[in-house]
Amino acid sequence: MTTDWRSPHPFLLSPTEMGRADRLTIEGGIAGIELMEQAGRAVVRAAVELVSAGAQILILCGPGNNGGDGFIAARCLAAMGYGIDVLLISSADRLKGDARLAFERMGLPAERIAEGQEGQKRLPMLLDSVDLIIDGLFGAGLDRPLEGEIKQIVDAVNDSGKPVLAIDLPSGVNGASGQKLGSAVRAQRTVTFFCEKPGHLLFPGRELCGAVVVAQIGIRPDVFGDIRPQTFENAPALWRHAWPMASQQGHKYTKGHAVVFSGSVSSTGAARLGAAAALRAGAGLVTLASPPDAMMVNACHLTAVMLKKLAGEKAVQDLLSDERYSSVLIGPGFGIGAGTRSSVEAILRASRATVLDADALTSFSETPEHLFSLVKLCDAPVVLTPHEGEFARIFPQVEGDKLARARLAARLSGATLILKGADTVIASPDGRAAINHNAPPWLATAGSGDVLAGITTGLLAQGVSGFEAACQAVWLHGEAGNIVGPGLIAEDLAPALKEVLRALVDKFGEG
Ligand SMILES: NC(=O)C1=CN([C@@H]2O[C@H](COP(=O)(O)OP(=O)(O)OC[C@H]3O[C@@H](n4cnc5c(N)ncnc54)[C@H](O)[C@@H]3O)[C@@H](O)[C@H]2O)[C@@H](O)CC1
Ligand SMILES: [K+]
Repeated sequence: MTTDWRSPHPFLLSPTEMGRADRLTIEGGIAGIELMEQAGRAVVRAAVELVSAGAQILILCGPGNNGGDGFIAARCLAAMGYGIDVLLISSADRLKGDARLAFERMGLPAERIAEGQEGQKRLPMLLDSVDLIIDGLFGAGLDRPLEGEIKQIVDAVNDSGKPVLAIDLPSGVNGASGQKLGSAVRAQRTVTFFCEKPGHLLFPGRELCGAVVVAQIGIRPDVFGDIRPQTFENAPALWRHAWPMASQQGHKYTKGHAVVFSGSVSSTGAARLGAAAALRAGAGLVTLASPPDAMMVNACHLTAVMLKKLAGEKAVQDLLSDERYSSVLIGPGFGIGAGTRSSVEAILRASRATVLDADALTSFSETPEHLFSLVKLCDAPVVLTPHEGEFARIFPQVEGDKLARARLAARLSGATLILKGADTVIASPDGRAAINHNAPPWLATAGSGDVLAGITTGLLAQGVSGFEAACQAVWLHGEAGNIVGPGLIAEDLAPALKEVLRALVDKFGEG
């Protein structure tokens, strides 16, 4: 999926919140069956794009409203001349509410409907002859793993190799977490309603959905005001208000001064990648603070980034006594151990906007609580940027799906968290969380994380707050990765930011 950064709102609703959106709409005077009619028609629009006229379509329907959408689609597609078979996993007698109404309205001849065990028997033959399968087994109401006969149906669908259009979510995918419960349908396309759910963006759900289409079915955006979603798609609509626009009268000193701590002579590259990225991200000045033994190697590689020698026990305190340093990055290539812990302590005690990455995180594997207490002492935003391995080391007690873990870790630590991966989650201690989805696979390469940490530091230097800076940085990093394309190495990213920033600033300028 590519980023649509013009998306008007960045909200993602959990299945529970989506249920609330439905209820608020129904209370507002739109009947549930009318929403279901609209949902069914949206499925029809997606289906006709996937098959040619008169194609054979098998519609799998579960016991709830997801199946109800399937019945509506069955009626409309049959009326359009498609060959329709409907397979209900349970008996039609057990249908309730709008799903029952939709079933009664369907009007298909009895021989085109198979229920329960009978459906199981007919499935292999039906799968053989279909051009498209529509999956209306379970959507938002999935509440347990797929097992037994239902699992067998789903596995047979996947094994058939036939294209699948999923209604709302591929059955078996949890809409809140993207996790697969037992087994899950692998869809080519998924039509969801009103807005996306976290499960569409988090892996493995993202992959199982195929292309996601969001259809409007009559739910008004006002419901967001009642629901107050705390989960977002990481897109410019989320953080545009916090973008550090350059002022005509500004100069380099009004754009902040970032400090990046370099490792010793044999591991300086990571910090330089971070420093270059901080500068590209708009920091007015960037200083690389280098141990004495690494001065020469750093000096040989720097031009616009400044260099400062850091020596002696109180070096960090002394450096940060200069209030002009507005943000700090420590960790890339810095080394693991007591020295790193005391540098981190000195930085956080100096209350400077700080990014703690790589070795700065691993150094606290044995004493994460100490790190969290230092973060809470710091009077400025702190951003932690762990990958899954680092996360497990400093949050060993935090379990669950990725979104829940990132949220809990942010709350525990008091820091904004960037939990990295193909579906990076950014979480704030105040409960907000964003899921990123613009990162190409070739971004997973040596040094890429150092660049991300550097971009975040550059934005913090300009006074952007923690959560917004983290979201902006992750998005910029992904876009830069897309511009560079396959074959990317970390050095390519900072130069590519120029193009990303140009497009973004032009767009923001247009309003
Ligand atoms: N008015 C509404 O609420 C609307 C709902 N819509 C559709 O309704 C769906 C949600 O409907 P529901 O809340 O009825 O939920 P679902 O239709 O997703 O499923 C709920 C049913 O499945 C059963 N179930 C859950 N997990 C199971 C498992 N692993 N094995 C066996 N049975 C399982 C539950 O016991 C329940 O009977 C949405 O995904 C969407 O497709 C749309 O029609 C739009 C309007
Ligand atoms: K489904």
